[in-house]
Amino acid sequence: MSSDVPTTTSTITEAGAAAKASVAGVDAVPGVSKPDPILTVDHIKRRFGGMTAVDVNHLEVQRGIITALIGPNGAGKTTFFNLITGFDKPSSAPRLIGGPKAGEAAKTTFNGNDVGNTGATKVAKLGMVRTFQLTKALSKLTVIENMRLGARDQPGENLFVSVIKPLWAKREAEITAKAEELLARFKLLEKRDDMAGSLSGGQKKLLEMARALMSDPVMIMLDEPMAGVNPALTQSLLGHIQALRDEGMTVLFVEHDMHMVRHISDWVVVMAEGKVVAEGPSGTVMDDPAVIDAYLGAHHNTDLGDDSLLTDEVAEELAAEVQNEKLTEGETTA
Ligand SMILES: Nc1ncnc2c1ncn2[C@@H]1O[C@H](COP(=O)(O)OP(=O)(O)OP(=O)(O)O)[C@@H](O)[C@H]1O
Repeated sequence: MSSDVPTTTSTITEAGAAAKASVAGVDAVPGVSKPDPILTVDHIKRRFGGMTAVDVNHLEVQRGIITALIGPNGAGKTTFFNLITGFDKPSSAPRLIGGPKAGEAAKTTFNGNDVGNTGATKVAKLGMVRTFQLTKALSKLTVIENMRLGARDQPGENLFVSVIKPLWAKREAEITAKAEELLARFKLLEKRDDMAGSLSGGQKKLLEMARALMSDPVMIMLDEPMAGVNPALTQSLLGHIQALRDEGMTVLFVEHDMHMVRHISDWVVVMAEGKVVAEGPSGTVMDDPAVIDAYLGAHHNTDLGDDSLLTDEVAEELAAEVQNEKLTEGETTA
């Protein structure tokens, strides 16, 4: 597949500028109210044994923009994604009527719907779809078969439609046409009949994104879209994500690639130890000394996407740490 470098990453569209403007006056404070939130999360907690993986008091995601969710390894980002997309349930107990107050009840509202107790399939039907850190393309199915699985209202889902051939055939043709259109957009049409397992890591990420779009979501959640993607496809992926925002979709993504976060995010939310510790426009948040400390402290090999942060002093400290680690490793392996 040839690398495709769209221009959307370098030129901000009118829609992109409007999206950025929608959060321009919002304070960079954790849990701050947004002018038009599509997703609101309250008192969401998830414990694994004695460990609290997620403890978010309040978070709003603004409609129509690209929001990045960042934080060191183990900060709770994927668990938080699982909770809001219905793949996991919060540990926070609901408050019993007339009973003792068991802490504040967890509440997740998506596009006006309370989705706190909604399973993943229903959440997807309401318009919030996600991709996974490790791609879930079914390797023994072809690319087009994977795409068809992403469609809503498939003939097989409805017994009445599925037994009446003309109705079934029409819907089937519509699904295939839509799948082919999306495959063409993601430069995967020539792979239509190949097994998904034969695609490269980057192509699998593109397939997953294309499949998510089969159900016409209003919000797409991407878990580490850049992981395993080779540099030739990076620009293409960035362009596709910005294009989704420019078409009016809300994008929330988890990512460790800080250059990507800086490059395409309209807003950045930082998690550490399960909590939202900072949020704001990427420049403001990622240059915040507390955020840099959280990263450099817990995750000092992370590049925050701005080489100017690597002062001589920081570089020397890191070199000394690396040297110490090498010495310790040498001692333990000797
Ligand atoms: N199913 C589970 N059982 C036990 N502990 C879990 C489970 N899932 C996550 N955890 C723990 O919860 C914490 C948060 O994990 P999570 O994967 O959400 O972090 P993350 O920010 O997504 O990390 P990464 O950036 O490395 O993917 C970690 O300490 C992790 O070990």
